[in-house]
Amino acid sequence: MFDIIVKGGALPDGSIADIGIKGDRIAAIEALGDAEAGEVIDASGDLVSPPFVDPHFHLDATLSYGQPRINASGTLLEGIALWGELKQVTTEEEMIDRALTYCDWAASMGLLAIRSHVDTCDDSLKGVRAMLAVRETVKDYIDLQLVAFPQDGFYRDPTARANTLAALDMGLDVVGGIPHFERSMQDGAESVRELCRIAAERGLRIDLHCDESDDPMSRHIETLAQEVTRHGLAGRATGSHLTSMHSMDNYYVSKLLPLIAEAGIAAIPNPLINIMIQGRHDTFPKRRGLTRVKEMQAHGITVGWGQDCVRDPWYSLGTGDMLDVAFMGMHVAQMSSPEEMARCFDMVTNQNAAILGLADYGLHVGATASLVVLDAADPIEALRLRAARLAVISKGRVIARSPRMDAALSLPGRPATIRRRHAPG
Ligand SMILES: Nc1ccnc(=O)[nH]1
Repeated sequence: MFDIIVKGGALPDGSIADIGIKGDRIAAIEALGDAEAGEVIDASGDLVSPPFVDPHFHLDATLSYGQPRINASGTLLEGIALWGELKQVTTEEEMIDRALTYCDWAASMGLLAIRSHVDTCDDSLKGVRAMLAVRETVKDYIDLQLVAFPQDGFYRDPTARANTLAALDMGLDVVGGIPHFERSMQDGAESVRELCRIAAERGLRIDLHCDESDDPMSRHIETLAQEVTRHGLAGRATGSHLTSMHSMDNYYVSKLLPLIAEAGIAAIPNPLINIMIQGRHDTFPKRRGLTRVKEMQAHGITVGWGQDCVRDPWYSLGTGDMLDVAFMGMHVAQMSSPEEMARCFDMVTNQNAAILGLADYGLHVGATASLVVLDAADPIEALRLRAARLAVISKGRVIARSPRMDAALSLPGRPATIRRRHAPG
């Protein structure tokens, strides 16, 4: 007797299986025939995927768009200044409310694990308390991993260092930083060195905003690779954004990529925000600013797509749908072959889960019973349609359902309903 059976779905690898769930675990993946279950979800013809994972988000700032004003230049730096104003006046309760609303959106999209940066540059640390409260509130359906992130610079802001350490003491999970925003290249490099020391001493993961810049000389990723290697942080370190790599000299990159691979550093481009923010000082041709995704993957570097922002000082749009993120990423990175398109789906599921170090993730017996049923035949179709999440199961509970995306059509001589899915067969 199972609690839930998800029947007849196509897994991302194309195999067809029934998934039997007992409690919060996947208990069987096989043909289950007429086995009994408290609830049966018919997924025949539909894609059944492990849940979406977002490895880079700013939950403390989300859904604050327009407060206290909009980002007129569209640049990173104006966004940081604007957030600097907002964080003075917003309350802990408002931050919690906005973040919980976003988590509702995420849950409805099958986005069940999120790594969020939390700004530690505020002496009251109200944002840190707010996000710790949110982590606790959503823990039965979303795994939140929180990064202590000194947005105004670990050294540049006079109290950032003390506040970041205090935030880690309060229970944030990951060490963050922003070397390209320090006052000098030297300070940036020194911040990378100290932050890696802190991560190693505390046994924590590290995820730096690294080289989110169009300056080809912004090379903090090089220092990160050196320090991660020195401290043995392989598999626990991430460089987020890495946009300067778009503009770097090709010879230098030919040396850099093997160093990143050797260090075991993962990369997180954030395509929606990178394409919106980078290249703002260019005329034409205008740089795209997305880091070198396929090139890193060819070197064996783990790369995940991140969402970064939804309706905040840096980005006015966004839905919480990781399929939107992968869709933008595959266009900007020109990942158009069938293998590359399928890989983009893998990036927002398995690759991102690996970056977070999620235990018991995936569709296998013994894994956490979290999965998504999509109105699509396969991962590529899910991306093409940004398919509806017909059902979302988190830790053994059905937490969201959505209707199919069929439309009623009123045109003489044409079908009464249309589906944009592949014709069967
Ligand atoms: N893309 C970004 C969002 C928020 N803060 C940053 O430094 N970068």
